[in-house]
Amino acid sequence: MNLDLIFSNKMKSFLLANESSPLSVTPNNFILPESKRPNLSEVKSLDSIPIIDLSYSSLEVIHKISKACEEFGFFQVVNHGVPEQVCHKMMKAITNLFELPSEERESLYSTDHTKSVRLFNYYLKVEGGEKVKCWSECFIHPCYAIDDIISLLPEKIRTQYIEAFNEYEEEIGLLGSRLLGLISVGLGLEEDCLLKKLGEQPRQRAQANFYPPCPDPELTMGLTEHTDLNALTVLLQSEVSGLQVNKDGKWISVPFIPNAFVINVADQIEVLSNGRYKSVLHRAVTNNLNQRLSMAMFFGPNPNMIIGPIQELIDEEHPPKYRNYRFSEFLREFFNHQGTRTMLKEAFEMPHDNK
Ligand SMILES: O=C(O)CCC(=O)C(=O)O
Ligand SMILES: [Fe+2]
Repeated sequence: MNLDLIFSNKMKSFLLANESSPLSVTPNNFILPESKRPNLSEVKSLDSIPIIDLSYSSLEVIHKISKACEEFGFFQVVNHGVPEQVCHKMMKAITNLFELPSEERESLYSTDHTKSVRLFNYYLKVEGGEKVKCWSECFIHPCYAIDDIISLLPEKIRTQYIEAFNEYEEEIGLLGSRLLGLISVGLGLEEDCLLKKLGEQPRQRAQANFYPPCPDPELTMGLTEHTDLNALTVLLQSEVSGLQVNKDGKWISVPFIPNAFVINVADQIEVLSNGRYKSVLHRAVTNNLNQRLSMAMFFGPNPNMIIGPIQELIDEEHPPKYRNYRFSEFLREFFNHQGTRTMLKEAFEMPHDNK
C-alpha cells in the first residue's frame, strides 16, 4: 500500500483557532520563550526506545516489556496482530478530517475541556500567564457511546470516520488488554490485575494529532513536554517522525517503524506499580517539510476507581510512594493545572522525610 498517497500535500489548511495563514511565517503566539524551545541539534537519534516483537514466546516478551517499562517507560511493538488495513483506514479517516477546509471543522473547535468531543490546541502558560500555542491541532473523543459522536462530525467524513474508528477501537482494545496483562505479569501480579484496577467502563479516549509543517521548528513545539495522565497509551504514527522521549534528562527521537505501535506507561501505571514503571516526559517536535499525524488511544481508569500503589508491590523496602486517590481527583488536578505541564503525579506523592 502506498502511504504517500494518503499523506498527500493537500493538507494545507490549519485551523489553529482562526489563524489566517500560519504556514508562511511563524506567528508570534506560537513562539516559545528560549528556555522552552526544542534545541533540535542536541537530540540524540542514535539511541532509541526498545522494539518488541509480540510474536515471540510470552516469557521473553514479558521480560522485555518489563525492562522497557522500567528503563524507558516507552517501547514500540511489532507483530502485534492488528491488521495493517485497519490502521491504514484509521489514518485515512484522520487525514480526511484534517484535510477539510477549516470552516468545515470549525464547528468542532472548542476551548472548553468539559466538552468530551472537541478539536483544540494545546498551549503552554508562560511568564505573565500568557498562552503560547502548540503547533498542532488535536481531535479528542471518548471511545464509548460513539453513536453520540456521529452527529457532531462534519457530514463529509462522518460515515468513513465512524466505520474506521469502530474497527480500529476493537483491535486496539484487544491489544491494550493484552499489553495490560503482560505488564501485570511482569510486575509479578495476576494477569488481570491492572485491567481490574481500571474498573468497569474504563475511561478510554482517542486523540488524533495533526502537526502541519512549521516554518521555524526551532521556535515552536508540536506538543510541549508532558506525561500522559491515563494508565497506558497506544500510539499509531504516520511515517514522519517527531515524537521524542526523555531519557536521563536527554531527548531521544522515536523513529517511524512500519506497522508498529508506540506504547507508553502513563501516570496511573506509575502510581499502581509504586514507581517501578515510569511515566516519562515526552514531546512532539515539528519539521518544515512534512505534515505529521498520530492517533493516540488512552486507556485510563473509570473516574470512580481508587488508584494507589498495589498492595503486593509494597513492602518494607518499597514503602508506598503515592497516596490513594480517586481518579476523578487526579483529573480535577489535571484540568486545574492545564497549560502548566506540572508533573501531576508528584501532587499525589507521599510526604518525604528530609533525612
Ligand atoms: O504525536 C505524538 O507522537 C505524541 C502524541 C502524544 O504524546 C499525546 O497525544 O499524548
Ligand atoms: Fe502524550
